[in-house]
Amino acid sequence: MSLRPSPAPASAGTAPVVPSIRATDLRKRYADVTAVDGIDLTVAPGESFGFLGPNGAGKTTTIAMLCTLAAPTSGRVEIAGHDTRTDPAGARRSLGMVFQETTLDGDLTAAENLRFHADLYDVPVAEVHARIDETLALVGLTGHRDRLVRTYSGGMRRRLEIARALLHRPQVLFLDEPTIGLDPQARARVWRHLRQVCRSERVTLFLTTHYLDEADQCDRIAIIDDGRIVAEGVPDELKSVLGADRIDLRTADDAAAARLLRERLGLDVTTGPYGLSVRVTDSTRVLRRIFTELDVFVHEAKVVPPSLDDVFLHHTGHRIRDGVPAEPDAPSPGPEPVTGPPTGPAPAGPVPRGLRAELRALRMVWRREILHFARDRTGTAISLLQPLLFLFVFGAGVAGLLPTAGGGPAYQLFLFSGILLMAAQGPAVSVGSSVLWDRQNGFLREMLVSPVRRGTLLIGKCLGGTTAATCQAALLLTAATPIGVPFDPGLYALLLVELVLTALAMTAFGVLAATLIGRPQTFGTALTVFMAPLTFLSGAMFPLAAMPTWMAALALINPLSYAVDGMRRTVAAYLPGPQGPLFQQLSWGHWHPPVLAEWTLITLAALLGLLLAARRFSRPS
Ligand SMILES: Nc1ncnc2c1ncn2[C@@H]1O[C@H](COP(=O)(O)OP(=O)(O)OP(=O)(O)O)[C@@H](O)[C@H]1O
Repeated sequence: MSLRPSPAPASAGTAPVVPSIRATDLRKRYADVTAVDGIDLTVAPGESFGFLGPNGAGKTTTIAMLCTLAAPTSGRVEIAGHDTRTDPAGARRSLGMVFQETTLDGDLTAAENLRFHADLYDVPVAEVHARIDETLALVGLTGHRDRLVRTYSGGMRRRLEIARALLHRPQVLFLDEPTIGLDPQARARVWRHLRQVCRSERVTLFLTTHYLDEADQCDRIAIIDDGRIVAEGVPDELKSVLGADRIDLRTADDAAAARLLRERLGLDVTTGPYGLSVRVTDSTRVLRRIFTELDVFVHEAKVVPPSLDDVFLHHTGHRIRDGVPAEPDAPSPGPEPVTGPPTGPAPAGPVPRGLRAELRALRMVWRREILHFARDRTGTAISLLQPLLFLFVFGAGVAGLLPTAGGGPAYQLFLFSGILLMAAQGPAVSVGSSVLWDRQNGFLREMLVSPVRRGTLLIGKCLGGTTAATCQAALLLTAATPIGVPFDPGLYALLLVELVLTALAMTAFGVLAATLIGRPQTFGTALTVFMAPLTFLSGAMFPLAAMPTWMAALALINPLSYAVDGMRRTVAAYLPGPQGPLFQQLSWGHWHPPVLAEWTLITLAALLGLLLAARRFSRPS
């Protein structure tokens, strides 16, 4: 029984078949744990290969190395002939991945999740709609295409993830515990769809599982324990090597029955939770003797053919299910044999990506950030409230203390550029937290396992944050006229340029901070603690001239000071008449850097932040 007909071996004279997966002496060591300890395996094109082992055996770590998400400590992996170390993009283009935990974006619809995937993998634009429809139909989700994924059940998410992994027609589909956590009905549905997929798409399947019935249906399996492969082969052959059935008995007196089985039938008896067990090669004959020669009443006798669990026990001395959740005892949802040739076309080999494909992926990552921003209206309203309160409440209050500086209107005009900075700050730095939430929710892995350059992903996210931040600050421009900022398209255009540069610098900083902090729960607090002094030291709320010398010196090395100063000077240039002392320009001694120099400095700060963030982001785990 198998998921599909096994691939025909390469005949003499034909070109050698490139294995879909080849791993050589693969090892992964964490600080004090050897998770994978020298694995060798080869999986042929079109084969279904099960990787069976108990919790903690090293299955997920192996699959993470095979699909390029974790760097091996040593050893080599090739996916469809692409070495994952020297050609990770080639390997990524050839594989589809269904992770153990969900990696969908719950705030996007099913169709949007698939569209995102299509753009990451550069699926031909003309085919995207048809492929989305096809794959949704394949997994029975056509009627749910426009629902937000967070409203899906666990089983529906799994099916959607399988659809998504197949969308770009990979040569190899990796499934890490595809049915874990699902109830028997959902398991059955997932397998039904997986079978259908195998029938219509000619992909190599590599699945990890600790469900024996799932592994049993694969063309070949490897059994892994403690990071090592302890047995490998065709399931039936592995079982037949054991050469014996097990007879489980429940009797009226187990102790007496065990003694008689040993003395009269010469059998080796073990006791287990079920009762007594004996292993025999001729179960029919032995059963007859048990019922005729045993002077103990037998309530129940069960012949159990050797299972993969027995194979596991034989090779490791313990059972696979020791310490793992019980297998659902509903009718086996495992795959049934599929007969007949696959109906779909063979997946095409990967096409090298160019700049256009990277730009397409970048646009999609950018678009996702914008979608999140646009859908979070409450968040936008709340983060706009803070700068408005500063402008109209704090600004009005402090203005009363500064009669000599030109009174309330002058202070509010002074404060305005600082307020624009504050308005842009929220969405800009929150891209950092979005990176961390993507990691926590798993979506980051969907991006990282794709062939898109990591720098492209990061820039897409930063540009998304920059756009959201600029939009939010631009909303505040509408508050400019009542406080006396003249309505002039030239002024607004210049302010928008400055806002874009400032938002880009803050976004890059936010992402860099995220790669350093690592936990979304800590990120918000850490950033508030860091951003508050940077804002105070930027001249956003009081002029640099009013600061003590040490503070003014610090302000001069704060890039935000140049952003605020640039915007303030731009506003001042459009105000009638000379401005009061509040509008004194930032200076190095007697030198006032020109606005263009300030823009350049902010741009350099943004590029430096992006570069550092991209370097950290691209590090393999
Ligand atoms: N990032 C990590 N840091 C340290 N140890 C790790 C890390 N990831 C995995 N391990 C350890 O490596 C071993 C193998 O873990 P792995 O997740 O690969 O097992 P598994 O077979 O997939 O288990 P499960 O069936 O529970 O998913 C375990 O001992 C685990 O604790």
